[in-house]
Amino acid sequence: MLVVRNIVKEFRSGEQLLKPVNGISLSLEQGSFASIVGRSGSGKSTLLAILGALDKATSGGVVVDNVNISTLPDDKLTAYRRDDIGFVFQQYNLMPSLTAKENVMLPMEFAKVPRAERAARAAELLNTVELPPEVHDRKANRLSGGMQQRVSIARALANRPRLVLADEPTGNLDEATGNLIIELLGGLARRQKTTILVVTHDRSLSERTDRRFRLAQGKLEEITRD
Ligand SMILES: Nc1ncnc2c1ncn2[C@@H]1O[C@H](COP(=O)(O)OP(=O)(O)OP(=O)(O)O)[C@@H](O)[C@H]1O
Repeated sequence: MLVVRNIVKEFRSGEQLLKPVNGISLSLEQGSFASIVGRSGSGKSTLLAILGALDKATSGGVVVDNVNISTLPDDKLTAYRRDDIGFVFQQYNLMPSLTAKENVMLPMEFAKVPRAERAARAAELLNTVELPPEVHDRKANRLSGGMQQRVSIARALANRPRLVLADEPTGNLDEATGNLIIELLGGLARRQKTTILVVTHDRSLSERTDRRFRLAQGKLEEITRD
């Protein structure tokens, strides 16, 4: 469902030409649970931004379900980001004064999901991510980090995307909570056939995913054994 063909991303920094992504190809089946591990500054966020159409590659193509997003006009790209991709961030990025349920309903409003459907769908998603029902109506800033990340995963799933991109989703969590979040993401990939790609600097986390890649010197290689 995701095919990345030889993408390159260049940044000019004074006299220097940086290429944090320098000829990367990747192919993931629908329902894959995959991770990209790399050191700080290796280009993980740059690559994820290109896959999520938040940034454009200097060259190369990204094809999602047979649509080449590298050549889509801006209005179609906005729709792609809204409808086909879910983002999960290290800092959760929830609206602090909205409740858990309201945070999950927000992307549905942008996608014009009928009002009557939103609350029921949000509650169902919060149940899927195992957020206890008694905190569904609690403000996001009064939830623990692990709970906030569950809400952010439910929000990422709000418009039933085919691809979820997660940037260091356990970076702010203790190990036990981080492991629960990774199990949750893996379960979503396997049961709901959502393709999930996690980027992380944490090797032990990447070992819990089904396909693992390493990003270094602008190149991606699949890790097939330890
Ligand atoms: N907009 C930009 N302009 C210039 N250089 C950039 C830009 N964005 C990223 N870079 C450079 O590209 C390289 C890769 O950055 P990137 O943020 O993708 O790495 P990362 O692996 O996600 O790092 P971290 O784990 O610290 O977030 C770095 O050298 C960074 O300084």
